[in-house]
Amino acid sequence: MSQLSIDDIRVLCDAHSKPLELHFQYGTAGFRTLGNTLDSVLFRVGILAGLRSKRLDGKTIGVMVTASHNPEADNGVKLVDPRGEMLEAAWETHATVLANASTTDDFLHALDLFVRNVKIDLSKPSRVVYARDTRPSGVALISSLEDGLKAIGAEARDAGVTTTPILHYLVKAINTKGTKESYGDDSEDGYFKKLSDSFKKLVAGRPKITPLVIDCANGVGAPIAAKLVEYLGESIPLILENTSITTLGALNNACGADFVKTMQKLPPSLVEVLKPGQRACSLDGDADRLMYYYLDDRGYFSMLDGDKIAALVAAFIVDLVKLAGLESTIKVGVVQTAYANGASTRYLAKRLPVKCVPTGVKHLHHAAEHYNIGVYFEANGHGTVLFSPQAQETLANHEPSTPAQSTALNHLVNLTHLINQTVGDALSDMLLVEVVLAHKSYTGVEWNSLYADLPNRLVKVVVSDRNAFRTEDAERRLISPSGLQAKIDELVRRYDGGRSFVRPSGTEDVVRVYAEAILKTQADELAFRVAGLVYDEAGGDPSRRPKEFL
Ligand SMILES: CC(=O)N[C@H]1[C@@H](OP(=O)(O)O)O[C@H](CO)[C@@H](O)[C@@H]1O
Ligand SMILES: [Mg+2]
Repeated sequence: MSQLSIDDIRVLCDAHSKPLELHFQYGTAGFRTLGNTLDSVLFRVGILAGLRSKRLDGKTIGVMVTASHNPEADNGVKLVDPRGEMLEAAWETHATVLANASTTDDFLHALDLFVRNVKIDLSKPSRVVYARDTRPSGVALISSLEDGLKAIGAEARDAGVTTTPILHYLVKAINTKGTKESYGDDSEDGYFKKLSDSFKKLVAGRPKITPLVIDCANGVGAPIAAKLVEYLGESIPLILENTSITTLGALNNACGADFVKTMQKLPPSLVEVLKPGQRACSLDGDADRLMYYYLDDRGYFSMLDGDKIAALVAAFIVDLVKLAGLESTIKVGVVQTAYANGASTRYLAKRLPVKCVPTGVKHLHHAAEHYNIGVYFEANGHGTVLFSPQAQETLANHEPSTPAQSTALNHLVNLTHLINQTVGDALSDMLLVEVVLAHKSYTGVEWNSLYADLPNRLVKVVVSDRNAFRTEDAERRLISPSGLQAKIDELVRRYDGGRSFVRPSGTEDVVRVYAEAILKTQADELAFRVAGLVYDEAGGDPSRRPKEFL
């Protein structure tokens, strides 16, 4: 650690001591817990981000401070790799080790070991760009992060209060600046221009788009969507709701994408706003998830989740590829998880290859990279579309032989600009959905009727040790506790169209049970029977057995 002043790090580290009783883990969503416990973690993440940049020859690394759809009191932090992607898996472990060193001495020792093991050349430059969502705890956490960046001597750029997908965009734009792969201007303005210009081109000549209501979850999506509105001008009328970012306790409270997906109902704040026949969508607290819905003519609520978005978008792209005459060179595929509704998988599998991977965006993202165009969405509304470098080159160089081919080709090129390919982006995905609806002249009703969702139920089971539950086949089957999968299979066989699987959550201390069946009552019954099995098998206390478990 010779090039750095250990004494400087020591002094700053002392000022950000770790609470002894707490254990931190860099999980699926980075570090995430109560915001007021994360001071030491943020300081150390600052150092880690600086080191990651040095390890990658001074490429810019991103740091996002957010707890997404979680309650307002939570906060979190995750790192973004140079191409705008999530942190390399091996470094998640390094992050966990460094975050848990008990004292300043332990931390400095762990740091020294780490630098030597990973072979980091400390003389290399180090660049980091960071941002936060609107959570009140974010202000102090950013200042802890800045101390970490200062301690490691990183060149730091503050991207302010912005969405997670914009931070990912910035990282990629900064690292590709001045190259032929330039992703766009490295500013919010560059992002808005890129999205709005391609959107306007894609909807040019289409009938006027009807107003869309956006539930901003009282989070960072609100100010960012307000800026986007300015750039979009008259191309699409947007009505922003739940924009109270300074009202304490309002964030994600009875609103937002997670509320809509879990409650399967309209946020109460929209009851007076949404009119029968009108479309609306909800963002989550950092605007990387999107849920659509509408009220039909009789005022009944219908939800269009990530699976419905995948179906809409994938079918549209497949058609464009055919129309452009590129069917044999560009292969489109879809990636889902076991939580995808069975009806969506059936719909998609008739049209294109579909792969199922374990839960968590990084698994979906990596699998989607194996297609020329890979569409991925989690049922909860997080997803995007990836165009491989080869596909982008084909689109750029292909000579269309008819005007129709030329139009389709142009649309595909514009989609590569409209879609934030670094990560799921609620606002970019929203514009993508609006493009497809405009091209197909679909209302929510027609979109919803692409296929009918199978009734389903998700249940949490609290067990003493969720690590006792291990899975295979993209989490669709249990390998331990031994014998349990056979019992689940036996139950599932008794239900028409039945499907159920059990897996430990990666973000909560619970085991999740998912079930679907032809009828809602049957899906519920199957889920509660499997939950009962899981509870008993895990040695749950009979006197505390939830009464709905069968
Ligand atoms: C059933 C479900 O919605 N699971 C979510 C949830 O993961 P769990 O591992 O199931 O806790 O949080 C993840 C991170 O946000 C998200 O990727 C995933 O889809
Ligand atoms: Mg989110």
